[in-house]
Amino acid sequence: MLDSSQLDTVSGVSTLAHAELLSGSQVSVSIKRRQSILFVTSEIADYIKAGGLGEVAAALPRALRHHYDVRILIPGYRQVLSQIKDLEEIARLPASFGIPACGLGRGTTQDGLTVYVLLCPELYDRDGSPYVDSFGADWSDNDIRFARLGLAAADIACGNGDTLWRADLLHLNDWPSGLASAYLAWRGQRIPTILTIHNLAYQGNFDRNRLPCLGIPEAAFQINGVEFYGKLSFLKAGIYYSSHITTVSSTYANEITRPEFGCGLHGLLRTRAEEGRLDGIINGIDASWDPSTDPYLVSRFSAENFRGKRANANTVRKSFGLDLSSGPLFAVVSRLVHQKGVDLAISATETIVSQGGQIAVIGQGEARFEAELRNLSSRHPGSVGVKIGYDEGDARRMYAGSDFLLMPSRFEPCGLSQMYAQRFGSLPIAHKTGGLADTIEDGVTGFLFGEPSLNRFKDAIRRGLETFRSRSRLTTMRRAAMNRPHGWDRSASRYQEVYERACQAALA
Ligand SMILES: Nc1ncnc2c1ncn2[C@@H]1O[C@H](COP(=O)(O)OP(=O)(O)O[C@H]2O[C@H](CO)[C@@H](O)[C@H](O)[C@H]2O)[C@@H](O)[C@H]1O
Repeated sequence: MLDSSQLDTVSGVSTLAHAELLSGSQVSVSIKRRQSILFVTSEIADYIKAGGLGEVAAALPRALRHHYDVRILIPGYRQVLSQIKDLEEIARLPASFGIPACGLGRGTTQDGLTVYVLLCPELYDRDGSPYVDSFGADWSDNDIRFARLGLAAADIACGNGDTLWRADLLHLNDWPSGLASAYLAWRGQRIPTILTIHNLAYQGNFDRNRLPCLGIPEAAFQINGVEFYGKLSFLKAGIYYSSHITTVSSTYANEITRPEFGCGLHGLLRTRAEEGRLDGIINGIDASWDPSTDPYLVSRFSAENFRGKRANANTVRKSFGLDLSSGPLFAVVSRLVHQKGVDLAISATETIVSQGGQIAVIGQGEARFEAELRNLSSRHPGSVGVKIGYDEGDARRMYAGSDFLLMPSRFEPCGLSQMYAQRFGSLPIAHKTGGLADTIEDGVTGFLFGEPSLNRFKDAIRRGLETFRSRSRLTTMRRAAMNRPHGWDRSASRYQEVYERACQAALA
């Protein structure tokens, strides 16, 4: 006797078929399959990365793959098409309203994760980042580009993409995939959906006249739907229609239910929290962040013996045009945007340089910050070195060589840089907010300050400088920071719990 597919949500396993043979002695055979998760992302560090989401999208599915059949869905940007070697087109997804038809490709990452790729050259095959052109302006067709992603996610989840596969659960990330849960809801499909918010400040808001073109019912343009202060919001749609919301730290999960951090969405988020449908799960960092093995470093080291830090510091000094020095080296590795408090870091320069410190900065972003930083470096030759751009090797050597990382973010959903810095023995000096509050222990693994003002920030820098002058204290803090666990295991278990709850709720 064969049963149809039944969901055993407790073990992350679906019972595909249950066979019972009743002939004298009773034999029971279960053929089980792992639950299938479609992880939808607009960037993944394997191929293209604009920020922290790309790193999480590369790490989290890998942390979950032992428990689930996790597959990635990503737009077919130029950088994706050129790097997946075994990509084959397996289906055509039809046009819908103003959203063009596209091919669905399937390929694998180097370590064997299945990746679905949207083959739609008119939307994705261009120079620039996933979101902006080479001048930093949003792509004017971002609504269509990411509605295409959301619609494809809904189709694939229902088995209308890869005929051999469908998803038990959709895991969406940030506004670019937010519409997927709405498309499912409008079709009456009850597939559980998780939306992870990596940054509430990016919302994907568009003019309401785009509704027909995106296949959004007029009736959904209201407070209980996709409407957000007269605009259509992809992120609001994701929050409203998804079964469960997560964000990337407990403190941020709490902060975004308040007006100061809620970017206008705090009311809905507070409701979700009260319903038990909002969780904070801290990000991890992957195993490549290990100073004893990192191939980018000029000298490797560990918590037991970190003499190798000095060689990395000297390399950083040289490559950033800084004088040779035995004073403290401060690093900034950041997108240059208001969120990150770049202006505070610039204003604190005098305090650092006047005490014999040096600062190395790598970043790119808003033109005004890039210009101010260049200016700063020419005013402090030998003490402030700036590179405008993005370079993984430089970043890793900076974490390894610096004594302190400056991270005065105004808000920070999780933050990865402060975890990398700690792992590499550089003490973060950071605003006590979001994931920074959750991953840095003040006076033990770094320095936290309570409000994002220049005076409080300078106080924390002074505490850092005092610690630098006491070798034994510096050593104790460095060791504590380097030994702090920041791996993905615990976070992956939390995601499992959320998946299970969402699947159970969908069955209820
Ligand atoms: N110029 C440069 N050269 C080399 N490397 C650079 C660089 N500028 C930045 N990086 C790297 O980019 C990453 C930035 O990650 P963050 O998490 O700190 O920020 P982001 O704001 O992009 O992510 C958002 O999503 C992530 C993921 O959830 C959240 O942690 C975060 O709080 C949220 O704002 C770090 O790995 C950093 O080393």
